[in-house]
Amino acid sequence: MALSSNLGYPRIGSQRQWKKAIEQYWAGKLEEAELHAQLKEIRLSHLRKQQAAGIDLIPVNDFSYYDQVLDTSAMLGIVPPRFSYEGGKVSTKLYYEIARGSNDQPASEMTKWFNTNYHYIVPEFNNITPQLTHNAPLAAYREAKQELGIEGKPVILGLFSFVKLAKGYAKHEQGAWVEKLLPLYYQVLQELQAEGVQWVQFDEPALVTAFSEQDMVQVRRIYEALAEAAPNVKVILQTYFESVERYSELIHLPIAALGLDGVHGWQGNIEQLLAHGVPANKLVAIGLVDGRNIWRAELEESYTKLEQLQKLVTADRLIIQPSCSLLHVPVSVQYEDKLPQVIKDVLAFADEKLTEVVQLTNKLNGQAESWEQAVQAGKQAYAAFNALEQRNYKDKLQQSIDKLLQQGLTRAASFAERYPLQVNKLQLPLLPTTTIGSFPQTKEVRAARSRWRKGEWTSEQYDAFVAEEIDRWIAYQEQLGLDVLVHGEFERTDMVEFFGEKLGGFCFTANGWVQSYGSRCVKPPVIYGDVTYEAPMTVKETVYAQSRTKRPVKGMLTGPITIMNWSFVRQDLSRETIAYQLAFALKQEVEALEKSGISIIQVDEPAVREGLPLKQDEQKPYLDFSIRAFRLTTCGVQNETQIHTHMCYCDFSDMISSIRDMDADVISIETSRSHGELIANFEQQTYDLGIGLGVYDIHSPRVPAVAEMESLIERALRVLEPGLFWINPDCGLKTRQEPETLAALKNMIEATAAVRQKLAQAASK
Ligand SMILES: CN1c2c(nc(N)[nH]c2=O)NC[C@@H]1CNc1ccc(C(=O)N[C@@H](CCC(=O)N[C@@H](CCC(=O)N[C@@H](CCC(=O)O)C(=O)O)C(=O)O)C(=O)O)cc1
Ligand SMILES: N[C@@H](CCS)C(=O)O
Ligand SMILES: [Zn+2]
Repeated sequence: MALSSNLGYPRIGSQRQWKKAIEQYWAGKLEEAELHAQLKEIRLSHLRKQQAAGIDLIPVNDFSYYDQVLDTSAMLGIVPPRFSYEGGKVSTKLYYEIARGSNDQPASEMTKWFNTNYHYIVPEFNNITPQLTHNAPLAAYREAKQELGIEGKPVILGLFSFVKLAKGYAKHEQGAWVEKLLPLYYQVLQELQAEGVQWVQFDEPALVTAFSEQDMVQVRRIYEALAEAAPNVKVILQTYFESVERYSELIHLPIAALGLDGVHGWQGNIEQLLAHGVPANKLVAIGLVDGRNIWRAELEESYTKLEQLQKLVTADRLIIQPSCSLLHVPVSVQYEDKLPQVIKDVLAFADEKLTEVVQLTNKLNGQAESWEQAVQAGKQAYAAFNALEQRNYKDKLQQSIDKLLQQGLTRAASFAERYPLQVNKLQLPLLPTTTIGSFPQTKEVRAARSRWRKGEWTSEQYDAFVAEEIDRWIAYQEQLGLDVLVHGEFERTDMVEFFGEKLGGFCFTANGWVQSYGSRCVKPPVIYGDVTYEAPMTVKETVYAQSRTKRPVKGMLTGPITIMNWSFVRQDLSRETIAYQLAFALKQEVEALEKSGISIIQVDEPAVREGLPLKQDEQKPYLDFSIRAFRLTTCGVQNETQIHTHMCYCDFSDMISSIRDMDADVISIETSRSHGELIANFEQQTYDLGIGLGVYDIHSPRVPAVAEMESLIERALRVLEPGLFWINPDCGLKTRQEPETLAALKNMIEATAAVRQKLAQAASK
């Protein structure tokens, strides 16, 4: 019999109970014991749901208090030495300090989990002697068994991927780190075997990215040692997000099953399976239900894949599962009561995806009673959905887009010619100071929006509230002495959701939350149809803010690639086509802002790097169309209009030249959480456009000292041209509280003044 399995369940809870409990604990409103009790209840309810859905292999240890990579570091005693820690189990307080910073110590770096909008906490290996602090998978297994009688499948971040994701060691030390940590993994697995655990899932997503012969030696070493540690445990070596590299070698490791993504990378995986076969003693765990998108599975299509696989592996050697952890999709469609039925009928979130996994498994096992009905229902749903008018504007839109693409997408003048014109028009000083766009989305701001949405406030009341917030923050910015101001984004729920709500072709879930980092969640909009520009989206608030000050106010838009990458997108058009549709709509907004007298327009593209395909041969085409989409959005403005962009929380070192090709007059990039590592890249490659490297981490409540920022600025000015350098925080300030925001900005301005003075002194010598 084939088995059904799940790789991980969303931890946030159907009503974001998880987020709320954790944030209450942080705010000192929930005792630690109560936090543990509430999170345990959430965890158990998720196990019950998966049991009720009929999943055979239910994951345990996929739950987390913040992030699964941080959990692994905590289990292995990898605590940065700047925090006080004397060994043993990492306390809840310390765990959160590593993630969020303490009063006097910066947090660990946070970066994107492969090509997703989920952020993990980067393990820091410098000066660490690892130790097994507790066996977390064992505790999770025991809990599921004792409380619910569930024979869970512990999920463990594989040692190879864990080391690859960490920092604080030289490349040649990678093998030594594998050796240092292997005994701890060995012990974890031995203890699981002693407990009678049958299946263990080792997540090794790094195996879908290119890895060397030397890496393969380490992978072999790890899985041979683990097989020796626990010969009775059936190890699933799990990959996802793309087709696996070196299938022919991995399949011969001493593992029970190889887990492959059967959606993203199906082609690459099936080609390797066909070319190399599957040894008779191995199982294939195949991810046929898309864990990265929210569309209902087309069951017959997925089943065709199973038929192909059955030519290589008998059904009893197949495990059917989602393509990756369901962490990346919302919990359940059942809470969506506002969506048009025709759209709701083609959606599947985590719970519905589990049903699809079970339907496919049952069909394979010859238990097909409800199969035909499910297939027919799906076909009818898609037929109605495809007939929607908004899904059928694409040809007309493409004609307009093609015309623009053929025009070449270049600004009227080169950067060297237009930048002095802009500086002159805007009267900018040396090292202009600015922020990234958002100011604190306080409880009051959220509550105001909630009242308006519920109809308790009229639109006039809500608009007046937003205007007051803009007034207050324009005044603060003037008092602080910032050079380029922003309106603060108070009217926006989220930088992507807000635009989606105003463009045609999008629809919105009421409760489709997905974890982005820590307790922060996003509600990705759904691009279900062709994207159309309906009316100005940001002009009212931007023009209002500009009317309150003589200093320039930057217009603030989210770029086409970021809107696309942070939305759930339709599957019948290429991402390139969707990106151009978005760019074409945003171009109209850029022009509306410019016509209204706004002289600086920022088009944020923080998600460009995150969306970079994991396979090298797909990267250039992606970057090419991303650059074209950005230029399509921005290239039509006057020479005097300054275009900014912003990027954050990714490693941009490998795409500096693509960033250059976007031809934005100024880019602000997050740098400080990685302690200035990006700066070093500019020693190797020049950047000759305007640039601001973030001078302080905005994800921590900690207020950085003037001297700290001064030294970051000076470090940057050793490699970047002062005449092109801007001063700004790492990212938007929406997640911060007001007092710390004002205090940090005050210090940033003081640091800038000090550096300006030193530059002036140096120039006068
Ligand atoms: C900049 N980043 C972003 C990413 N992705 C995005 N889609 N958006 C981003 O800004 N990725 C990379 C980075 C870092 N990631 C994030 C992700 C999420 C947040 C964040 O602050 N999230 C908020 C939720 C934001 C939101 O939509 N808020 C709604 C209110 C929703 C709500 O909770 N309502 C309450 C009622 C309100 C009340 O009465 O008080 C409820 O329903 O119970 C809004 O503003 O209207 C979060 O809190 O998780 C930041 C960076
Ligand atoms: N303008 C946005 C960018 C975040 S990446 C903000 O300031 O929040
Ligand atoms: Zn940002």
